[in-house]
Amino acid sequence: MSNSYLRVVWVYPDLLSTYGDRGNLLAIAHRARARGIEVEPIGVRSDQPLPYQADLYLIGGGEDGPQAVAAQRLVQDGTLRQAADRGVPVLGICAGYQLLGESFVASGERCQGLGILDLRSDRGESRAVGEVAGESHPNLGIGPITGFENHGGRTHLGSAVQPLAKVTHGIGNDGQHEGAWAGHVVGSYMHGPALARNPLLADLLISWATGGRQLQPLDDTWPNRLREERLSALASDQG
Ligand SMILES: NC(=O)CC[C@H](N)C(=O)O
Repeated sequence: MSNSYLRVVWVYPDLLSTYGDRGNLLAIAHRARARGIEVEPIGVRSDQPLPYQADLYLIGGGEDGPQAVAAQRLVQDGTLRQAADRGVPVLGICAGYQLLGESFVASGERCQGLGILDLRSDRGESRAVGEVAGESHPNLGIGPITGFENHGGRTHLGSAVQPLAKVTHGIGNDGQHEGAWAGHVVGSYMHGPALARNPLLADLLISWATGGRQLQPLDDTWPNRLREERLSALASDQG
């Protein structure tokens, strides 16, 4: 890792990339380059080994079948677990979030996860589909979160992780909390894509990936308009 050059791995786009999750890679690249940080995006298909030398790993969502295959290959590959243990930042969305945990249920079977985050997922009684919003954990400094969710899983957090947010709209993990984080690893049910709708979360990952570099603020007029529009639509729904 150099402070002004980021190798960003987009994990298994052939299996895990739903609802515009690749936008997370674009948001990271855009926001890093705007700070003079060069970005090398590296898409790694599921039949290739994950590179060990990387500064950030991004994982998207997926349907149950591809999710189970992706988890099996990532467990066998071993690199992601080692990278997370070394403090390399990881963002997992939806299926990519569930597989960072100890285990999850896909197509009726309990599957082994990577055990990077202390959590387990099972199935809910109904599918969670629609907007999700919440008050993020105060230590993260990323403001209210906003996203779109579409999942059948429910996630139960252990004591070694913190929730990413307290849910104000939608379901997230269980109707109370959304997502989880520990160290430099973040998991969330937010599609949208998450980092376009939550630019301060993108900046947090860039800052972690560059060894704590201070990032100058960007002109976020357009992302903020999107956020305001999405969050106020929810407020008027509830009113
Ligand atoms: N959108 C997703 O990634 C879905 C994840 C998982 N297959 C579930 O339904 O819970």
